Amino acid sequence: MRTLIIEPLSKAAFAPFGEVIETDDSAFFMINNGSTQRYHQLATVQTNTPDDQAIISIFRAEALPMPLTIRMLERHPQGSQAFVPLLGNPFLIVVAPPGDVPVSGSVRAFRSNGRQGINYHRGVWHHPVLTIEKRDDFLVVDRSGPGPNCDEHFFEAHEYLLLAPHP
Ligand SMILES: NC(=O)N[C@@H](O)C(=O)O
Ligand code: NI
Repeated sequence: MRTLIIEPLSKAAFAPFGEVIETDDSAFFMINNGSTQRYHQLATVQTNTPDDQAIISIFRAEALPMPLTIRMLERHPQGSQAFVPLLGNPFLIVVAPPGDVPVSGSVRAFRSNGRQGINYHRGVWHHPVLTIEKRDDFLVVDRSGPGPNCDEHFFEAHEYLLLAPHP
C-alpha cells in the first residue's frame, strides 16, 4: 500500500485541484477608508444550473483514527466546495485530479497550516474533511441545487493508500 507523502499546502502545488484561501502571499487592496485590507476573490464558487445557490455552512468534524487507510474519494460534479478552518488548526487534504474515476497513483495529500482554506473545483476527487484535532470547525461554501452532487468512488484493495501524519 502506497503511503502518501503529505505536502505543505501552497497555491502553486494545489492549483490542479482548486484554490488556497489565505492571506499569506495574497494580493489585497484597501477599503473602508483605509481601515481594512480586502483580499479579493481568493477563490471562485462554481455552480451549474440557474437554480443553483452558493450556500454557507459549518462542518463540525470529528477526527478519524490515524494512520488512515484511504479507501474512497468523492467528487461534486455540479459545484465547487470550499473549507476554511475556523479555529486556526492545521488539517489534511487528500485529492486526485478530475476524471471518470480517481487514479490511485495520482492521489496527493496536503497539510494546511491552519491559516489556509481550500476550494475544490467542480469534479475534483477528494476525501471527506480530515481534521487533525479531535474535533474541528470549518466554514464550508458549496453548491445547493437540483439533482445529485456527490459521486463516491471506492478503490480496489490493491489501490488503497495510507495517510500517516506525524503524531
Ligand atoms: N458530504 C459532505 O457534505 N461533505 C463532503 O462533501 C466533504 O468533502 O467533506
Ligand atoms: Ni466534498
